[in-house]
Amino acid sequence: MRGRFITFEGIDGAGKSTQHAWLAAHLRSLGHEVVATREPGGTPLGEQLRGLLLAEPMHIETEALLMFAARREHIAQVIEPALTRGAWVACDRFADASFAYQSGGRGLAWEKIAALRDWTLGHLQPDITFIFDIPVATAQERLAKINNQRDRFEQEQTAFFERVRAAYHRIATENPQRVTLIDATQSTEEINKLLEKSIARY
Ligand SMILES: Nc1ncnc2c1ncn2[C@@H]1O[C@H](COP(=O)(O)OP(=O)(O)OP(=O)(O)O)[C@@H](O)[C@H]1O
Ligand SMILES: Cc1cn([C@H]2C[C@H](O)[C@@H](COP(=O)(O)O)O2)c(=O)[nH]c1=O
Repeated sequence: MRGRFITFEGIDGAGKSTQHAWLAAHLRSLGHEVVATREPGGTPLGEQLRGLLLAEPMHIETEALLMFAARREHIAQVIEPALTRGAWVACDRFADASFAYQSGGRGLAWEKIAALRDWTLGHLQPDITFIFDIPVATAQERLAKINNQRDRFEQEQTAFFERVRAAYHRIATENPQRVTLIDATQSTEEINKLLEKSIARY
């Protein structure tokens, strides 16, 4: 049986990586093979592209194309083989992030991202997408408590993240069959329970 493809989305600092790690461990405890991966990244080439994308200033179309180049490699080397052998793939960000950040945040036409998605993904679609929704100020407060140096995206202004958040709302509205919008201001334990319930039907 083909595996299941779960993606985690939201603005920076929403708490999706925390839940991604928790759900991967939870699924393993149920006996599933789980491939926990991330974008941009997930392959040696993808991780190199991630280093560039998070640090180097570039034209917005270059940024979009590199996101999809990393994604194409990720699908070919990791995601498709895992799903074919029956593993669950838990991916910290996927194509929705390109709509939210490169279109919503940066202002690239939605249709251009849709064309890249159609070319790169073919029929591949996540089975379940969790969008972690949170006010920008709350996410910023969470990030401020972490001492890490901020990357090129995390350094963006509030208005950028408001546009990214609005784009995620659009994605949730347009894809009700696969997207669950989660109130990410809840405690980690409350969100754990929501995820557990959501994946039970799979
Ligand atoms: N539900 C929660 N309540 C309070 N704090 C949380 C919650 N979930 C995560 N955090 C904390 O918020 C910070 C950001 O969490 P996390 O790294 O999971 O976010 P993220 O959405 O993956 O961010 P990024 O996209 O920047 O990697 C961490 O310090 C984490 O411990
Ligand atoms: C996949 C993808 C990611 N981004 C941005 C969003 C984040 O700020 C960074 C790195 O992700 P992380 O969750 O902080 O590890 O990359 C993007 O702009 N477009 C994309 O398609």
